[in-house]
Amino acid sequence: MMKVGILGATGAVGQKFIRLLQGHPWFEIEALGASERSAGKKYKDAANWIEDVVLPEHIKDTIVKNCEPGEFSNVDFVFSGLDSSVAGDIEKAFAEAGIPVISNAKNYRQDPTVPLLIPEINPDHTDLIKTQSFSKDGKGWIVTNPNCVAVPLSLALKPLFDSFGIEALILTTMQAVSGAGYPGVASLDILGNVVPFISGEEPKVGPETRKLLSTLNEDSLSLPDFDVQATATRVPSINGHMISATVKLENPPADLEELKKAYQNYRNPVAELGLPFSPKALYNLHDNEYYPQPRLHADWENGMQLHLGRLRKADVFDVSFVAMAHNTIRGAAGGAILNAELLTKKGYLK
Ligand SMILES: NC(=O)C1=CN([C@@H]2O[C@H](COP(=O)(O)OP(=O)(O)OC[C@H]3O[C@@H](n4cnc5c(N)ncnc54)[C@H](OP(=O)(O)O)[C@@H]3O)[C@@H](O)[C@H]2O)C=CC1
Ligand SMILES: N[C@@H](CC(=O)OP(=O)(O)O)C(=O)O
Repeated sequence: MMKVGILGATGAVGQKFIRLLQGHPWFEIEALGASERSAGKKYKDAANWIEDVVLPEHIKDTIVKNCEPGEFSNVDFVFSGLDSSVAGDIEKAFAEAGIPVISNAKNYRQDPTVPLLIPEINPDHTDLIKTQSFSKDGKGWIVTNPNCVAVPLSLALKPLFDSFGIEALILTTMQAVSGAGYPGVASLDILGNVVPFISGEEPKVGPETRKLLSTLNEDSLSLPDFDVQATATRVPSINGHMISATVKLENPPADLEELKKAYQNYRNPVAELGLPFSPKALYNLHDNEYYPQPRLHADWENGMQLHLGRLRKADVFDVSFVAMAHNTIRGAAGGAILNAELLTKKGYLK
C-alpha cells in the first residue's frame, strides 16, 4: 500500500478524495492538510462534511496539518485539492521537497513541463515528468488534471480528432453547482435560474483541450491549432457538467454511422492496465434523444464514464453532440486518482 496525503482535505474536492479513497486497493490516506484555520483541529471539527455518506471513522479524529512538506514526511505522494489562490506556492514547495503532487488546481496546467493528464487520451505525456526540475534528485514533480469542462470535452473530441481532424468548435457549458465548491453560488442566484457567466472559466477551455490533444515529440508538446469558442453557464444541477458542442472537422465523415464508429472503435490506451478507477466502458453513447441527463447518469460507472448524446450531423459546421461527466469525480478527484494509478503502473510512483 502507498501512503498518500491530501492537501485541501477539508474542501469539496478534498472530501471527494477522502470518500473515493476508502477501500482503494493501492492507496491509503496517511495525512490530511488544509489552511491554518483548520490545522490542529480534528477533521470532524475542521470540515463541514458534505458527502452523502458517513464520514469514515478513522478520518473523524485525524488531526489536520498545515500544508507544509515537513508535516508530510511519511507520505509517498500527495493529492492536491487546494484553492488555486494558494496551490501554486504550496504545490511547488512539496515538489521541491521531493514529494510528488497530483493536483486538481489550475496553477501548473499550462507549464510546458507539467503533464495535463487524462489517461485515456494522453498517457504518454507522463514522460514530461523527466523534464521537470522542481527537486534536484527528480523525486518531486507535479502532474495536473484538467478543468472539469476540459475533461468531458476532450474525451468527447478525442475520437473525432483522431479520425477526422478538428478545425474549430463552438460550445456552451451547463455546469453543476458543486463545481463552485462550498458554499459556492448563492441559492438566490441559482435556484430556478441560469447564470450565463462563470468567472475565469472560458479562457481555460481552448488551451487545456489543445494541450490534451497535443503530440509529445522528444521532450516537448506540439499543439493542434483549432479554434475554440466557449460560453460557460451555471445551472441548478448538483453534479455533472453538460456541454453542447458543434465541431468543424477537417475530413467530415460520410454519415452518422461512420461518426458513431469513431467512438465505438476508439482504442482506450489504458484499458488493459487494470487501473482500479478505469470505467469498464469509457464512452456511453446514448441513442435516447432525451439523454444524457446529469441527475440520471453522472454517477454511472462510479462517476468515471463519459456520456454522449444527441450525436448528429450538424447544419452549421459538421457534427453536434451533448457530452456530460461527473465534475467532482471524473472532472476532479476521481480523475486525479486514475492519474495516480497510471503513474504507479508506469513506475513514477512507488
Ligand atoms: N469543485 C470542482 O468541481 C473542481 C475543483 N477543482 C479545483 O480544486 C481545488 C479545490 O476546489 P474546491 O474543493 O471546490 O474548493 P474549496 O473552497 O471547497 O476547498 C479549498 C481547500 O483549500 C484549503 N485552503 C484554502 N486556503 C488555504 C491555505 N492558505 N493553505 C492551505 N490550504 C488552504 C481549504 O482549507 P480550509 O477549509 O482550512 O479553508 C480547503 O481545504 C480548486 O483549485 C479548484 O479550482 C478542479 C476541478 C473541479
Ligand atoms: N470552475 C469550475 C471548477 C473549477 O474549479 O475549475 P478549475 O479546476 O479549472 O479551477 C466550475 O465552476 O465548475
